[in-house]
Amino acid sequence: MNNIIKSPVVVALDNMTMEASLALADQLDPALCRLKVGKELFTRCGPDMVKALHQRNFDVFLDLKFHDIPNTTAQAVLAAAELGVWMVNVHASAGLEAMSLAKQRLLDNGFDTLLIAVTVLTSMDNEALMQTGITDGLDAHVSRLAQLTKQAGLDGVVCSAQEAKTLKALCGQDFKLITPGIRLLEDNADDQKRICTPKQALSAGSDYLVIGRSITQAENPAAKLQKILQSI
Ligand SMILES: O=c1ccn([C@@H]2O[C@H](COP(=O)(O)O)[C@@H](O)[C@H]2O)c(=O)[nH]1
Repeated sequence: MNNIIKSPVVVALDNMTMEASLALADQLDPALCRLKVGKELFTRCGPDMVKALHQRNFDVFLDLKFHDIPNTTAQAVLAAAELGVWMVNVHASAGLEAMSLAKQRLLDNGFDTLLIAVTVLTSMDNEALMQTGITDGLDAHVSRLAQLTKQAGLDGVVCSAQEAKTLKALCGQDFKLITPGIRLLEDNADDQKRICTPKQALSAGSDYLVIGRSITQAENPAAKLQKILQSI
């Protein structure tokens, strides 16, 4: 892991080939951001992508959102840790047993890789959640899944910054909140429903801001990152 003091920004490398992702990484400074490899890039390029980013001294969040039976979830998390990633995640809705076993599997094998769980995707609003059969409200469901994640011994959750204040009060200051759905006022929301600006997110208690298209699709991604850092 890169130990330089750095910003809370994690840049999501989506909608790009390996070559384009590495060209973008080469424009960014590992002291100013971490990088996120998600399902698209990992499915295209595999562990070589993670290795290439590590060679460039970036911390990598492997955002594969594992959601499976306990043994499969735990083994997948272990495989991610073996790649040397900084952080990896599962879906909290995989349940207490899957999350607890995954954390235990990391500890049993000597890994201090951060393990976090997705609560409710930031692309969902209350109506979308209700369509899945969860009818007692989005905020209640996010809080319930965050508490389950804490009970399982994980390091934190992925949530919207709109829920950050409540979750810090509920789960404690040390419980990490990783928040996608971050946009400057000038940016398009795209498919994100629960959004905040970087400044609002940090004020509410977010620990890490996951930012993709706002940076990666900017004419000058490094300048856009600087603008975001200046805004906070
Ligand atoms: O609830 C979630 C969980 C993960 N994501 C991921 O974050 C980035 C956001 O990208 P933007 O381009 O800034 O919208 C993306 O990789 C998602 O897979 C999320 O958005 N919400």
